[in-house]
Amino acid sequence: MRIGLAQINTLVGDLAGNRRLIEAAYKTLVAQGAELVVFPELVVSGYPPRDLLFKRRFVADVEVMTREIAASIGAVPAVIGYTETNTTRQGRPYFNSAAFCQAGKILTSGRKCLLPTYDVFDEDRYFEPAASPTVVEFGGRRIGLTICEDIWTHSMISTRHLYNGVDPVAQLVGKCDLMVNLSASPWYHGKGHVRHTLVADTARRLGCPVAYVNAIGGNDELIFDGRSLATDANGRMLAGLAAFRDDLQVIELGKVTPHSRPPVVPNPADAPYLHASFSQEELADIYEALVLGVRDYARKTGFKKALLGLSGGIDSALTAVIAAEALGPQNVIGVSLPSVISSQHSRDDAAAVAKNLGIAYHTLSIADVVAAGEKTLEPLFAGRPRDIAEENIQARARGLLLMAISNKFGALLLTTGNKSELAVGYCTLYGDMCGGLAVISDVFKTQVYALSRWINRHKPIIPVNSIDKAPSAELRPDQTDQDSLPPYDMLDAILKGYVEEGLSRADLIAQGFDQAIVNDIVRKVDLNEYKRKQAAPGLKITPLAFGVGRRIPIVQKYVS
Ligand SMILES: Nc1ncnc2c1ncn2[C@@H]1O[C@H](COP(=O)(O)OP(=O)(O)OC[C@H]2O[C@@H]([n+]3cccc(C(=O)O)c3)[C@H](O)[C@@H]2O)[C@@H](O)[C@H]1O
Ligand SMILES: Nc1ncnc2c1ncn2[C@@H]1O[C@H](COP(=O)(O)OP(=O)(O)OP(=O)(O)O)[C@@H](O)[C@H]1O
Ligand SMILES: NC(=O)CC[C@H](N)C(=O)O
Repeated sequence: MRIGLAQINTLVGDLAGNRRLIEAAYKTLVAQGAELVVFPELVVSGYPPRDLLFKRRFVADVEVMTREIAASIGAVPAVIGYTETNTTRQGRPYFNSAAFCQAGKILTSGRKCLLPTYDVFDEDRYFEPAASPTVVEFGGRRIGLTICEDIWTHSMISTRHLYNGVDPVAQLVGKCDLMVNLSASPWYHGKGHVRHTLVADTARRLGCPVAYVNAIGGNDELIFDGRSLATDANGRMLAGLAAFRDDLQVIELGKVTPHSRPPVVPNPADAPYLHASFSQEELADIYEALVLGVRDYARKTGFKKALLGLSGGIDSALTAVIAAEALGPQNVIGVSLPSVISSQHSRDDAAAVAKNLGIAYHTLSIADVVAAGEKTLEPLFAGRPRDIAEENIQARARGLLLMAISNKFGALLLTTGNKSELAVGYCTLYGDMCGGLAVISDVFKTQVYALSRWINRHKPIIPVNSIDKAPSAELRPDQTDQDSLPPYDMLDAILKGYVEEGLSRADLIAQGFDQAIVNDIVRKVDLNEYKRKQAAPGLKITPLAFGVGRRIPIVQKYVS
């Protein structure tokens, strides 16, 4: 049997646009000989629709659109993910469904059994789970329909305990000759390998081939990498679709086709998210993910241009490289905003990265704005020592000017803060935190270095000086980040344990970290929740990013 895998990039809520993509992909795959075409999860609405589902007409509109799409489906069936009203009047109002369409109609709908409700997923908020997966008979084969989480019961990241032992794959054993899985599985570093293993295990458990079709594209903070795949009954990979781009492929079950790019296999012996363990392929993956995240955020929200402040430091340089790749250098504006404190080498490094990338570059001194601010405040501040208030006026003057440029030219302001800074609040509210999208807010500082060196592997796009010099906010003379923070490799290791793994202070101290440093970092992380709640949404590249997947109260007193 030849299966068409339709790995397409939908836009949440753009029902008419998504319909065009679905119909075009169907036509192409049928023309290429597909005998069954499979689309990703919730492809009609885009994933995740979140509280659009609570708009009174949303699901009804999706259902109408799904029927219209079904009307365009011919003799070759298509399996299409959509939202369906739960007409039983029991439980949640909707189902997360897969429509099996043929000859102009929805013949049957399979419904998702396991509803992920952890990290960035909230499906239990909207959907009613099905008791078991649906099996459809077609072409002499029994096809098991499953939706994303339905196959995540025996994974390395086991979620079995969440579902009281319900296992849709076990329910399908002996009942299907082919299983299809419609997915919207957002990427994070290392996940491609997990999925591959999961699909292969599922095929072996069922003793039949599996076709796994994943979404691709950026939606808010989530980046879907695609990498759809098919395996034979022994879990042997038959084909793999492209990573981080649309792809349509017809796969002959039983015949191995060369895959575009197999998932990266992380080295489990290393701490997986810290730079020491990153292979070149892993860095390439992170880079491509961030480029896709920026490109799709801008494209889908209607921005052609982006801008950012170029300080001469490594964070803004890396962000500029990603933006130039995502939007084209002609669509990126770099602005140097020196104060009286800014060093000459910082200005030179900012100019150099702009020149290397071929982006527009402007220099605007903030001296007058800062002086005007300080003069205005003088009567109120009289007799008080200069402190963080004056330092932050500089960061805020930059935010003010950058947002004015954003308004004037319709360019999206990108923030440049990394995960380490955001974790400990080493950033100025309404200053360098101004902006619409946080490009590297899920990238630890040590990873910023690793990515920058990787970018420079062929030629030095990021000035070597930006990489080698001691990081500094340059808000007071001779300031360096390490005046207030421990060395970044230590900071990142503590943050990974505390933020991503949920470890306590005692756990971290038992791992050998200095007690005073652990206490200081943990205190800062907790204290700065208020800043993160006001931060721009950030692209997710780790299993636990700040934002929708980590909901810590601001007002709380728990000491771990
Ligand atoms: N719980 C809470 N809920 C809501 N708001 C709260 C709050 N606690 C304080 N605040 C507010 O927040 C203010 C303090 O925050 P904020 O004004 O940002 O100032 P703050 O965090 O005190 O200072 C910014 C820090 O970031 C460093 N920095 C700045 C810029 C760039 C970089 C870099 O290298 O990237 C580093 C800078 O050197 C300094 O150490 C308070 O004055 C108060 O208004
Ligand atoms: N002189 C400057 N000109 C333009 N933008 C600046 C300047 N200083 C700071 N910024 C903006 O504010 C952000 C915070 O930078 P800052 O230098 O304070 O700390 P950083 O985290 O070390 O960042 P970077 O590595 O980019 O310097 C920068 O990434 C940049 O976007
Ligand atoms: N849409 C989903 O069901 C996603 C959940 C799944 N565990 C994944 O990340 O791939």
